[in-house]
Amino acid sequence: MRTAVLVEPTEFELQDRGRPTPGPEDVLVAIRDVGICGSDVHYYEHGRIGDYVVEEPLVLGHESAGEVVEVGENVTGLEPGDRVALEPGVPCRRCAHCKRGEYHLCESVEFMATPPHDGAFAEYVSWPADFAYELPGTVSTVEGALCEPLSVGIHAARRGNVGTGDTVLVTGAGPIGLLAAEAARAAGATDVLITDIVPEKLEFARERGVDRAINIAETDLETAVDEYTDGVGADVVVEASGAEASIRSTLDGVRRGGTVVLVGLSDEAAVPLDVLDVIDNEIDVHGSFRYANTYPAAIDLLADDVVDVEGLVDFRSPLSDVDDAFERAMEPTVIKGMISVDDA
Ligand SMILES: NC(=O)C1=CN([C@@H]2O[C@H](COP(=O)(O)OP(=O)(O)OC[C@H]3O[C@@H](n4cnc5c(N)ncnc54)[C@H](O)[C@@H]3O)[C@@H](O)[C@H]2O)C=CC1
Ligand SMILES: CC(=O)[C@H](N)C(=O)O
Repeated sequence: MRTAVLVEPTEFELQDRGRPTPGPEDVLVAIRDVGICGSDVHYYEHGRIGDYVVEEPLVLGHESAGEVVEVGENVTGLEPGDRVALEPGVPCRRCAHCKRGEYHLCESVEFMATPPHDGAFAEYVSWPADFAYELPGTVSTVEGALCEPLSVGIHAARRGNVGTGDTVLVTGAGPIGLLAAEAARAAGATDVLITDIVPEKLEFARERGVDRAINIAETDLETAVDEYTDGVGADVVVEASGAEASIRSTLDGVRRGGTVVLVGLSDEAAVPLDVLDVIDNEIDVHGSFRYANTYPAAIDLLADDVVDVEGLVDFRSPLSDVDDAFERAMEPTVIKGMISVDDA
């Protein structure tokens, strides 16, 4: 099967690899669509993300969906011909975190396209059937693949306990910020504000329906949020840029007694936050890492047309053009590039 393998930073090789054989609990999936995530681009450019280092050739891509072509002998509920979204992180299912339902925190999770685990830029992937979610007829495999970043947004909204009537400020209008904003809206937020420093991103966010798009390169965050909220501040701030300045400024946007959800991964592990501000104003600061139990909700939001993920897609490239696709994905105004594996 054709497989795009990152052999060196900025160098993919199209290899012919053996088609995997599904184990008794697995499904063999003919991959149709795979999103290019910022983390894929980071591995492509730098060969590492923090402590995760690409030491052996690695197959990237963890936002994927396709068609079941074979099922293991113990699999029930899925059959050849079903279209599925693949949840990329498979936990041990036995540890305390798994038992509590927070399986994304499992220390033994094997996550696609995170060294040493291969991802989905390949014609076939064998995957545990309980992490393959059937897509209804109205949900495309492009949408199925983008259940992954949508899940990050849903989890962030859940971590912020976003509720009906809330005002939510999202910082950073990349795919994660946009989908966090839309997940917040779906959770009941009536006012959604977003920041960025790239005018095209802000214009796009406006077109997708945010109530206020703030260019933080030109406008003071606290003034803009105060103006919108009559000096109260946002109930929930979801930080989705990873920029240090933005992480620090979350406390300027949140109301007293509100919640800050940190999603964006800073290049620096230590970012100063004013803890006296956190204490005095009783701010809840929550980390948000990947997601658990979100795929069914993501699929429902797509099936009910509550969230439009296809509108985020700037281009779709065949697997054979993976190098070019990654170069395009690095352009600052691009939101989402996709690889169409079956178009190669
Ligand atoms: N915690 C988690 O589970 C996950 C975290 N991430 C992280 O979330 C962040 C967002 O991911 P993507 O949307 O894919 O990244 P992205 O790079 O496409 O988007 C980030 C956006 O933030 C904007 N930005 C930069 N500086 C800013 C500032 N000072 N204020 C406001 N906006 C600013 C950029 O212009 C860009 O539009 C990244 O740091 C990524 O690593 C991504 C997936 C999962
Ligand atoms: C942090 C990322 O961007 C990636 N999606 C991951 O979950 O590892």
